[in-house]
Amino acid sequence: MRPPGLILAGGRSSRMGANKALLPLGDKSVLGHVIGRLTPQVSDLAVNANAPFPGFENYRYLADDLAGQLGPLAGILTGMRHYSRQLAEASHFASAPCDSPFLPSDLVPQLSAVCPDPETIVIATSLERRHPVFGLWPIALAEDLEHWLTDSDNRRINAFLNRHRTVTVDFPSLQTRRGMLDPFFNINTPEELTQAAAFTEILE
Ligand SMILES: Nc1nc2c(ncn2[C@@H]2O[C@H](COP(=O)(O)OP(=O)(O)OP(=O)(O)O)[C@@H](O)[C@H]2O)c(=O)[nH]1
Repeated sequence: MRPPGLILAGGRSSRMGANKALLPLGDKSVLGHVIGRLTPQVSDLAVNANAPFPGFENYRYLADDLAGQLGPLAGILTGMRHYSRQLAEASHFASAPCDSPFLPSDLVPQLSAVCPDPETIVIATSLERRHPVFGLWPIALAEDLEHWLTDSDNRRINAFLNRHRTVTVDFPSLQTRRGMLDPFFNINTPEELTQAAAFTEILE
C-alpha cells in the first residue's frame, strides 16, 4: 500500500528572495515538477505551507501546528498530526521538499521496501550524504517530535534522527546529456535555478 505524502513548502525562501516553489523551470514551476513526480508515488498528497500558493489552490494545505518558523521538522510534525487524524491505517507518510524537481520517480517505493516496522524512520541518501527531508516518517513519533521541538533549542533534523532508529536508501546520480546529476539537487538560490535549467531535458 502506498503511504500518503507531504510536500514541505513552509520555508521562507530567503536565499532566493522569492517563493522558490513558484519559479518557472522549463514548462512548469519548480513545485509543479515536484507534484508531478510525487503524486503517482503516494496515496494522498498535501502541501505544508501557511497559505495556498497561486496556481495550486486545489491542493490541501497544512499550516504548521507550532508557530515560529521551527524549520522542516515543524512541517514533519504537522504531517504526522494530520495523517494520524485522517488516515488511521497509515504507519508513515512520505516527505519531499518543494525545491527538488529531479527527485527520483521511485523514491517512495524504494524507501517503503526497506521499512522494517512502524517506528523506524527511512531516509534517502546520495553521494554519501543524508537527505532527511526526503523520508518516510513514522506517525507514531508525533508526541516525541512535539516534545523535542518545544522542549529543546535543537531543531536540527539530523539530531532528531539520531534519537531514533533510522535506515537509509541510497539513490544513484542521474545520467544526463549534460553530465551526472544528483537527484536531490535542490534550488535555493538564483544560481541554482540557472544550473537546474540546464537539466530540464530529464523533466517531463
Ligand atoms: N513547515 C516548515 N517548513 C520549513 C520551515 N523552514 C524550512 N522549511 C522547509 O524545509 C525545507 C528545507 O528548507 P531550507 O531550504 O533549508 O529553508 P527555506 O526557508 O526554504 O529557504 P531559505 O530561507 O533560503 O533558507 C524546505 O522544503 C522548506 O520549505 C519552517 O519553519 N516550517
